[in-house]
Amino acid sequence: MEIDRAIKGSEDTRLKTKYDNAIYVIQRALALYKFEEVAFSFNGGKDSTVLLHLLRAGYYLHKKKPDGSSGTPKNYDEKFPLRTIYFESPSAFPEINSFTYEAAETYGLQIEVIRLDFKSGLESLIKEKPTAAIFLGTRIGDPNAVGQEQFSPSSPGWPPFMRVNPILDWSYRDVWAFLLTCQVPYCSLYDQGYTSIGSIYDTVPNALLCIDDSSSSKENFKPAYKLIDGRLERAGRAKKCYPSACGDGSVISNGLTGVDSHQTGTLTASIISVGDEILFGTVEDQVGPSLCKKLHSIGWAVSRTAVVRNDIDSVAEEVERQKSSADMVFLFGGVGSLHSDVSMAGIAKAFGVRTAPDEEFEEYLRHLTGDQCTGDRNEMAQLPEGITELLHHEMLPVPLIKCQNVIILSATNVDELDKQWDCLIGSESSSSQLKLMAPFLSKHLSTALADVKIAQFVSQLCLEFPDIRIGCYRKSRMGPQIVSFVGKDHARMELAVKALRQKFHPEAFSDISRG
Ligand SMILES: Cc1cc2nc3c(=O)[nH]c(=O)nc-3n(C[C@H](O)[C@H](O)[C@H](O)COP(=O)(O)O)c2cc1C
Ligand SMILES: Nc1ncnc2c1ncn2[C@@H]1O[C@H](COP(=O)(O)OP(=O)(O)OP(=O)(O)O)[C@@H](O)[C@H]1O
Ligand SMILES: [Mg+2]
Repeated sequence: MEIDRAIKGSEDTRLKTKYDNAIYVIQRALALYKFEEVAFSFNGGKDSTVLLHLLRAGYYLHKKKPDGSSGTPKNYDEKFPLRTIYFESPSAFPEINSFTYEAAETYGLQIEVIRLDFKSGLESLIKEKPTAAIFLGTRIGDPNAVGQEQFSPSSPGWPPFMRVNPILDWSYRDVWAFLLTCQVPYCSLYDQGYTSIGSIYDTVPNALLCIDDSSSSKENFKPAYKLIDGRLERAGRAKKCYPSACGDGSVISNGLTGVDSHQTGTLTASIISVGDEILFGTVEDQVGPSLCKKLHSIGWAVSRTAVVRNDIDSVAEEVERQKSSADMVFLFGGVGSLHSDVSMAGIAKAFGVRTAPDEEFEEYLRHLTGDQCTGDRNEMAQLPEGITELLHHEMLPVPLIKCQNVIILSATNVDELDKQWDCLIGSESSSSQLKLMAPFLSKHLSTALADVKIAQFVSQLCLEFPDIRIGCYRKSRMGPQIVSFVGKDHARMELAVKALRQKFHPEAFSDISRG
């Protein structure tokens, strides 16, 4: 069987391991379910093309097994009898459509074309023909892979079947290593810079593959297999950016959070520090307060800071609460390979996913520390599966980790934080994660007036100026009261200050903003 031969003859040990695991999953599924109740969901994309050939190899090897009743299929190359479903849509690229039909012809697939949306299509499919399991080319990193395993029952609300994902743990690199090693045909769009293909309305070639050629009037792109950073494979899929972190929910073409120094409005951040030592009072947290200042300086409002114990449930509980109420959550502490380093496990629990080894991150750690870990693997490379993005920057020896809207900082002191912060906001880097918002303005007025004298009026002022944060604090019990005004609109701030001053004696408040 040519696929099996090509992989066995290759020197790529990682690809061989991935191949063996995928074949194992396929054979398990073929042993578990009746052959006529299994289907392959094929759409001509690169992942499903990989799966097509793995299934051909898996089917061949399954039949070849000593205990297989029917022996090796004779006319194997012509016949691949697995039921194949294709959801055809008018918004599919014509190249994808024709490749799907050509592949069906070449490999003798019995294609069942469905012209309904996925859910309704699967409902009617299952009504017509019992279908217990469906093979999919879903991979970790696909938005819909979160929480999935190699065998995952369909989601609640979907018709019942087992989703079988033999290439769930394959990376972008693995997919291309397989297609190129086996020299199988793939859809021509991948040679024109497309790296992941959705509909004609939401997919463009990946800008990271654009060839810089000013002499040509037309943009040219390198083939998909030239993309170095596989996590950016969906950069050509025009997707809405994280709605709340963008503020305006605007559509951006590359899926990364853009940086715009003139954004108005406010985004909120919350900060979680993980450390028993801070709670014991043994160590003073300096990273948290410094981060507050930094966020404030780029116009972000910090809505909460919390210190939690080095304990999975404490981290999970806090992350779960903050991830939905803040635009971005920053977490530091509890990151490493010691027993107390539970932050990653806590974050995974908050998102309802498991942790799994991240090969790329492991590679970075290996460069940094060599092969010093005592166990089988470096525990630090166990990251929440399917939701993790590595934020690279040339100044960072190891990328920062981001799980959806939670950024994990490895800084343990202010100097390290300064460096990581610069990388996060550095506009020249693709890792720019934080929009620079219009800065906050502040005014501080000092008064010797007693609290009871000003209390009622300040409360009233807060109601009149909900857009200005009006606070009162003192540096000592006997010292003056300081009233602070923080906001983004200069005119509104001045109006609030004037309203306070007018209510009392002209000398009652002195401006100490610059003091
Ligand atoms: C055969 C099949 C089964 C699916 N089962 C589920 C499911 O159980 N739950 C779900 O939320 N989505 C399911 N989907 C939808 C996929 O999660 C996803 O939306 C689809 O593959 C499109 O991916 P894309 O947005 O990356 O193009 C299924 C899709 C297919 C083709
Ligand atoms: N229209 C469809 N018909 C049948 N199966 C589909 C369809 N769309 C998606 N699938 C299934 O979902 C899987 C994941 O889709 P996805 O778009 O992520 O991968 P792909 O199309 O194979 O590759 P690419 O990421 O390059 O687009 C596919 O491999 C296929 O099994
Ligand atoms: Mg696709």
